[in-house]
Amino acid sequence: MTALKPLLITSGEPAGVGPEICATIAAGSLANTLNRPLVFLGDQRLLEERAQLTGASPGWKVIQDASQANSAGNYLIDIALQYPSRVGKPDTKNARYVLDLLDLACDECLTGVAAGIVTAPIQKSVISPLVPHFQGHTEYLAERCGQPGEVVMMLAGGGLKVALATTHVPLSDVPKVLNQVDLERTLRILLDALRKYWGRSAPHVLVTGLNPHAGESGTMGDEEIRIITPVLARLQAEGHLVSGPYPADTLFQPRFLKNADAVLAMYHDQGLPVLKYASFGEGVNISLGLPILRTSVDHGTALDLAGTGKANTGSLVSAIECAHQMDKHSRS
Ligand SMILES: NC(=O)c1ccc[n+]([C@@H]2O[C@H](COP(=O)([O-])OP(=O)(O)OC[C@H]3O[C@@H](n4cnc5c(N)ncnc54)[C@H](O)[C@@H]3O)[C@@H](O)[C@H]2O)c1
Ligand SMILES: N[C@H](C(=O)O)[C@H](O)COP(=O)(O)O
Repeated sequence: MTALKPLLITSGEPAGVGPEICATIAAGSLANTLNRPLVFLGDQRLLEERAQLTGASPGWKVIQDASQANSAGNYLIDIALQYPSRVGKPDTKNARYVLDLLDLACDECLTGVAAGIVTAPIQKSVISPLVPHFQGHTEYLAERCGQPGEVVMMLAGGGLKVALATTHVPLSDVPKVLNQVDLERTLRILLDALRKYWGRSAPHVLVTGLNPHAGESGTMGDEEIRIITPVLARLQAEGHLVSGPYPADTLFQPRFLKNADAVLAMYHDQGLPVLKYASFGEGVNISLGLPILRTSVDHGTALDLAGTGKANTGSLVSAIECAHQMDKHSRS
């Protein structure tokens, strides 16, 4: 049987837990279980040193590019660090390295060589001196794919899917950036993705309000009236199962969630704490609406754990399994 196209796994911030969780997974049997090539991207010496610190013995074949990963197993594309990395001490001198991993992975997907990218965590502040206003993988990959702003961040875990109307913007800017055009596009991307990757023929999305008690009839903010309700009305008129705006504080109850496919929250810390409470360490961050498939871990660089061997690999395993299933589903 022909092997599935490879998934590319970027090892992320070299000072964080990314290199060691990648090496730990490459020491296991996940690639064979999925019957797919897993191609890790990073500095070979760094990854193998971190593996030693944590007691893992990655078994990978070093290749030059992803097209050489033509059967199930673990592979490594060796991309040299620019500067020696110390455990737990991110350095802006390695920002270019971190982006090189992402750029290569993105380009290999855009050219159709690879099926998708799975990203280990990066330290966003380290990239900012090189890329002013850098926000995160989600926004960076959207730019790289030539569609800045046209991407939706969704996290999945614990039986929940939570997507965001705004991503990495300061809280004080959320009401300024929220608008009908972007909200409608976000909902359409979310609905399409639920159909394409999760097979929901008529997906149901619950939408939060922005303000306490969804604005309390305009007495605690009017974004619900000016922005959210008109967008929902337009989509409902087309037959889409979108409802809201609901007060976010009481929406996350089993009796509401049991009939829903996803929740759309208005901002990062409105939706993600609930999701991470339900599944931290096993959740998956998924970028929707891009021409490439991309999943990621639900955690950050965990600098406090780097090099200790205590970092949990569960979320990276889930992210790889999720990308694998999404790729298979979208082709079936
Ligand atoms: N996908 C990503 O690239 C991604 C995701 C989230 C945060 N970040 C970035 O990571 C950096 C650090 O963020 P933070 O401190 O808010 O969050 P964090 O997830 O790195 O750490 C929060 C807490 O969770 C623990 N933790 C994290 N990962 C763990 C794992 N695999 N196993 C066990 N415990 C784990 C940490 O030790 C820490 O106590 C920031 O720069 C942030 O922007 C990146
Ligand atoms: N918002 C994500 C989370 O809380 O898990 C995280 O910061 C990663 O974002 P990117 O995938 O855009 O780097």
